[in-house]
Amino acid sequence: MSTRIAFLKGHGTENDFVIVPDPENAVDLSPAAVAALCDRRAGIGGDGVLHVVRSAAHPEAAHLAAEAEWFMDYRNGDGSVAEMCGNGVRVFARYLQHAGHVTEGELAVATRGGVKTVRLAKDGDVTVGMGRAALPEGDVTVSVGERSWPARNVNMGNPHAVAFVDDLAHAGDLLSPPPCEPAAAYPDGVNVEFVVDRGPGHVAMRVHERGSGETRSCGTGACAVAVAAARRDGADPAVTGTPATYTVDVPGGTLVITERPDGEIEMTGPAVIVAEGEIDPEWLDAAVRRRS
Ligand SMILES: N[C@@H](CCC[C@H](N)C(=O)O)C(=O)O
Repeated sequence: MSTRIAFLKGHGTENDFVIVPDPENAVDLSPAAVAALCDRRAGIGGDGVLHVVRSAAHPEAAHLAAEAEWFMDYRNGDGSVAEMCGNGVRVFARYLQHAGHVTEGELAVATRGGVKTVRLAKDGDVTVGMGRAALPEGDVTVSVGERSWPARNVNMGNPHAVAFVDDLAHAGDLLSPPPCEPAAAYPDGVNVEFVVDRGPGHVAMRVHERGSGETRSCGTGACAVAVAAARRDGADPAVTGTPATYTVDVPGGTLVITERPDGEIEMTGPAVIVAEGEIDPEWLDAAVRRRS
């Protein structure tokens, strides 16, 4: 009988993940295996997988091993690879704390989007240094049915289109990716955020995530929204010299985002481990075969 694979389940503002601790990178996490694990009816269920690997043991992160012991090998629920996951990196850090690999304080985590610094307390919310946003030039349009909106192209390591709308219901059922034009602006696909104002420095959003569909939250998306809102509100910290803070309500909770005058963005929000167990290798083999 093959070895059972450990897993945990966790979430950050209800963006939920199957966590697979695999320090030596020994588990074959094919796209079909990831999709099987994330299946909400036939698998464990999740928006994505947090594969926890020592940087030194992963070909994509070995060059970062001196800076960050651990690599967040993030996968979307459909099995595709993404550069970064803002809610995921908080949950990843919470798992390292839960497993006794780290204690409170600052922790560097390697991601495909670079090394991120996480501040962990004993419990409570987790803060992540998300780096700087890039704002590619050019007009982008997002549409849903007959409606369309101008959108801001924001890259947080991964691509986002942020559209300010009058009513979040106008995003519809979000069962399929909302078209973004021009397609050339997003050669690798895009995460789309729909945003309404709630008050000064306070917005609410829904998101359709590349590779996962509509989720209850997206951390990189909330950062992209805060950056787009600050530019729209004339509160660009690089211009005003003052940090801009936005409270971003998502269907699964609330994130607080601050952009500093040097462009560095910090995100604070919850990170929760809810369960742990073992994956039956025979079930996983069969599920992978069915998907291949
Ligand atoms: N939910 C994540 C983002 C996950 C990756 C995204 N779907 C992509 O493909 O870029 C977050 O919290 O940032």
